[in-house]
Amino acid sequence: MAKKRKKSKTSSAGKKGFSLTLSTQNKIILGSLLILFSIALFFSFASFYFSWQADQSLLTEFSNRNEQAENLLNKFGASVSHFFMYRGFGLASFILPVLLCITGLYLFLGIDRKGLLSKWIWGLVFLIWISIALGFFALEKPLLGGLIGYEMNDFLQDYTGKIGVLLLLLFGLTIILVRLFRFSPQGIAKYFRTKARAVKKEFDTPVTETNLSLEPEPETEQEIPDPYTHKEDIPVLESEKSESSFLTEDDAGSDIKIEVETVQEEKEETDILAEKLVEDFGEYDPTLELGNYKFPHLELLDTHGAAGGITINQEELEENKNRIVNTLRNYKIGISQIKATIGPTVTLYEIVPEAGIRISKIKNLEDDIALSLAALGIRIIAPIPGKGTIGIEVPNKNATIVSMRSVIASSKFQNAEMELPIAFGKTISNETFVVDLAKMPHMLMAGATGQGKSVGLNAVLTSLLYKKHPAEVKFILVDPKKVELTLYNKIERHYLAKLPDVPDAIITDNQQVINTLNSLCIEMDNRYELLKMAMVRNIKEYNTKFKARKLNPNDGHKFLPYIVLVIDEFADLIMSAGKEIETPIARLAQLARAIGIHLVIATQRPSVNVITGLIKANFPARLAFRVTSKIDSRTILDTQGAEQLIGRGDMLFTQGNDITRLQCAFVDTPEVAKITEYIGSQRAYPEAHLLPEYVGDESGTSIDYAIEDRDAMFREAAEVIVTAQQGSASLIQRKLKLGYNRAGRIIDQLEAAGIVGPFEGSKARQVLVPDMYALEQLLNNETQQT
Ligand SMILES: Nc1ncnc2c1ncn2[C@@H]1O[C@H](COP(=O)(O)OP(=O)(O)OP(=O)(O)O)[C@@H](O)[C@H]1O
Repeated sequence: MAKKRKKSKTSSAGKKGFSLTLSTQNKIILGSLLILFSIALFFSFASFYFSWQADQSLLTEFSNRNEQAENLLNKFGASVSHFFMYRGFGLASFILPVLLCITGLYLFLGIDRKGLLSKWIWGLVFLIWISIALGFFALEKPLLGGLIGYEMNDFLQDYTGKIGVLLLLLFGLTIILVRLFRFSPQGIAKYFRTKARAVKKEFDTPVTETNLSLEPEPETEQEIPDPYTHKEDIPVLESEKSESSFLTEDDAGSDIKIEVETVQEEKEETDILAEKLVEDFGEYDPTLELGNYKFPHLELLDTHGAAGGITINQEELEENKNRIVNTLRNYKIGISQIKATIGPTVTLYEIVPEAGIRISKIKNLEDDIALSLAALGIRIIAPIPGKGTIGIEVPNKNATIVSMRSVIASSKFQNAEMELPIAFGKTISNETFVVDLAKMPHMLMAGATGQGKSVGLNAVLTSLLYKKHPAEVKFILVDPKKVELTLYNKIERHYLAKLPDVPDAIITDNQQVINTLNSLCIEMDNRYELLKMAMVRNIKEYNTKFKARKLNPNDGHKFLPYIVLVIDEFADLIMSAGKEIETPIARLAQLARAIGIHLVIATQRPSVNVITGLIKANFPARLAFRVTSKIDSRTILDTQGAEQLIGRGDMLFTQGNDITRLQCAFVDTPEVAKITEYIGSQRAYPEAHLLPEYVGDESGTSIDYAIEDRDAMFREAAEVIVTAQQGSASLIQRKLKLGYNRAGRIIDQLEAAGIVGPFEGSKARQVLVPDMYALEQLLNNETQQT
């Protein structure tokens, strides 16, 4: 608690320094500075009128302390006034101290700054108008219009002559009168009419005795109050009064301006408090604890020899075009048009077939075209959605590597206003492809071995490292191969999340994965609870509200970072732990989108028993590198095509409908090492982000089954197991005719007693007691000890 308090203190203190919204004290200080400065300017300008000729020679002697100017503010006044009045706008410069003074008053008195901008705009318009107008007299009196006024006037005169300038000024004046003072001919006419009527009325009113008489009015004229209603006592409401007079003035209605007062919504107590807190301390900044954190720079990434971009090989283009045209002609398919778009690894030839050609005919020729072009990885898209052409993708002879550096440096990524932007690589038309992981919201990645999955995962992680502060995103990395993601160990205390009391943040063990997934489910439930309390629908709204200090940390509210769970070799996990992994993953995938937990899962084997229907349904974003069969392609993308890719980062991405072919950005292990090194060497949080504790069924329970809590059939079951030397619950079920649950409980108790070993997935447990004699001894020892 003490720690927490300290933390919030430091954060608020630091916040003051960085905040763009001024605190009340700062407003008062700045306001008074502006007011005093405007007064100084005013006096300088005013005295400049009388002393400018005398002070002219001093302008170059500013640093000379012996020289004194006649200006009321001495050399400072003389210089500033010379700048604004002589070289600037002349007499109109007086508008500047007025504007500064108004701004100062706004700040000093804490007035809402809404109307200030328009005051400045109109002030500057006046300034220019007046200085141009006075520019006419600049030759005789240079101080009237100033140099700028004279120059502007002169410039306009060169093109329009004196009369033209006068007309332009008149036009400017009209704009000012109409826009600022809302002048209209009807308004002026009406003004004079009402004035005339008022004067006439004055003359027409007969002079009555009462309004001339000096005597007090007779009492009888007073209305006697109604003894029951006390009507006379009830004062007429101000608004009622004015309303009645408003209504009786029949024809003056249109020129009376109606002032609409917008009703401010009543603020809740918490809002007022939050506003006060924001005013005093500024918005909550989650990045403040690592305020000096520096994002990795581009130099850490390699260009991979692709700095020059794609080189077009004209010969290859021509050759491929001729082959496509000839092959199609052999099958009596005429082409009316052909166009090529060159990408980093493939070139797309878009063809428009002659009228009457069936599309399916071209699609069936995929293999023949591949044969004639002597190239692998030809993909035919017939037709290209939304274009009305047929696409033939042909791999380039010399593929260009798309470096991670080029996509990170692209303005598309740098300017991406996304929650979790990921720069995957480049499209076939060489455009950088950036997507938001938060919108996906989960992604499934598949590809045969060596086709670029690990590079793809690194691209995802690198993109986020280049864009997100450690306070904003946390990764949970699952790496059963134990080698792919080890490098990220260095950023454990910056970016990783883990279970408490677990030594390694990068998870390599199955049981650990199960525990982490279940812990994430608890985190998800906790976050939903927080969202419910804050009455918001998603993490973005929650964090915005938290930053605006509308959620009290004492109620358990905290800034919620995004959590990205990355699993490499998912098939391996599913094979060994099955439902135990599938169930929490499906639960997370179904529910976690709103609370900022996103899953990125990669697998080598996209078979249906790995990517089950339940998982697939919840992963709308799919990414396929080259796979070995059409069936695998269908499992991952719901369509074929991924088996035709050329490997080395060539991939297909879909987020529902369209499939996009991309070249994955390449980031090599040394680059990742450099980035993690760079981040890891900076000041970090005291420990990795901790997930809620989860006590697994298997790990916790096995130990403490008290002897008296044991099942009545415990001894018989132990004998069955030891005799058969097979530790399975189904054996106990069969032999002792027990239900599944009871048999399962007995097995747990046998494990606690040290008779069988721990759970080993689908295999039977190991029996730790060799024979009946040893069992007898073990059980006797137990009873003696108690
Ligand atoms: N985007 C890419 N651009 C260029 N080359 C790439 C790209 N992606 C991968 N490669 C090449 O392919 C090799 C294998 O890539 P990677 O290690 O990512 O494959 P993988 O699918 O993870 O394999 P495995 O499943 O065996 O781990 C890399 O070492 C690299 O040479």
